[in-house]
Amino acid sequence: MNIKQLSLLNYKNFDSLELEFSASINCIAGANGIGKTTVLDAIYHLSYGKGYFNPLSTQNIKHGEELFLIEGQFEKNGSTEKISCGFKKGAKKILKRNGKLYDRITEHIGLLPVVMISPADRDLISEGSDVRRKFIDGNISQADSTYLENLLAYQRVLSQRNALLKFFAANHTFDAENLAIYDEQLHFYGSSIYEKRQAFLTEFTPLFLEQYRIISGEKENIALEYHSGLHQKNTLELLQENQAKDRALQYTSVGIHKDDLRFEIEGYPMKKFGSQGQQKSFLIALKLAQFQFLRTQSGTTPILLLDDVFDKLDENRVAQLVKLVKGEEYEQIFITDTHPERTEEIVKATGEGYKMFTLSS
Ligand SMILES: Nc1ncnc2c1ncn2[C@@H]1O[C@H](COP(=O)(O)OP(=O)(O)OP(=O)(O)O)[C@@H](O)[C@H]1O
Repeated sequence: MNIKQLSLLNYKNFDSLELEFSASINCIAGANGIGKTTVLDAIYHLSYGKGYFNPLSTQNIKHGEELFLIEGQFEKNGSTEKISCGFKKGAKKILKRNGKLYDRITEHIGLLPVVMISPADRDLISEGSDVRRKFIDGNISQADSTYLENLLAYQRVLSQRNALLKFFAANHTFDAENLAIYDEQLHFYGSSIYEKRQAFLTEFTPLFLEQYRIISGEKENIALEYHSGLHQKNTLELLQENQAKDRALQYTSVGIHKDDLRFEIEGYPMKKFGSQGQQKSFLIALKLAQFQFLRTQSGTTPILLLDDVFDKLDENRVAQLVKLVKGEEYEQIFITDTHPERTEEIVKATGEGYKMFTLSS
């Protein structure tokens, strides 16, 4: 799959822009703040119906304007897909496929898969467990719409249970039977979510370890571990066991909403003990594994968006990365860099067709 054309109107810093891409490698160069990342973000937006960096649509409209419009022409399995995504302040976002409006943006997810690798991914290591759960959930939801529905249902019941715990505390009362209704529902949705997360990680982890091994040249030992209270007990048992604690805290302290992924290097937490280059290699391996996973799930080769990816990697790792992504598992790639000569040199060496874009103000 590839994107042939992109046009932007009032998207972030661009008032208008039209680009025609190579089906193989595209390098987008230019000074800081010129809009390189914005071009990748617009492609991501056409795939997911929202921006990668700022999911708030109003903030993606060029300052001082009322609306933005992104249009793209994709080629997938020999046919053309024209996607447009527009947003006007105060109105509903509009996403169209070949001129036909989607009722719900979620119906479009998975049709044109893309994977973004960006410096913003560092949040996966540095931020709280919610970011890592979102990563897992995003991957599973691409191919499983029931998963997303169960997740939303779980979150709904969870906030109802938390409201009830607050009500009990405020009114100095308690009703075990009432609470049990919510426990049963959390158990129902939670079990299914847990099983799917476990199945996903069983498939994903070896893909990830393999990508890391290639990028680092087997330099270091790393691990990715799925942590969940449900490894020991089911949701119902956990909720019952922690009932007194939850009543005191006035929120639900156990369940799949507390799951996490643990990242380790040589047995120690990546966040504290990984160097910047090791952390970057780790994140790239996570995303390339995501690429492999989506490729299998969707039966389509996703577009790979590499934003500022060479920074902080040593020459060997850059060489390994380029070797990886020029393999036959990859199709269309976008690379942004502030140094056009560096990128061109790296890309030229692959022997693949490529196109250079230099953005200027
Ligand atoms: N809604 C908006 N309206 C106008 N400009 C915006 C808006 N949102 C972001 N910008 C600006 O868009 C510009 C382009 O940002 P972008 O991240 O694409 O730059 P870049 O070329 O990738 O830079 P770098 O090399 O520093 O990563 C920035 O100057 C940013 O401040």
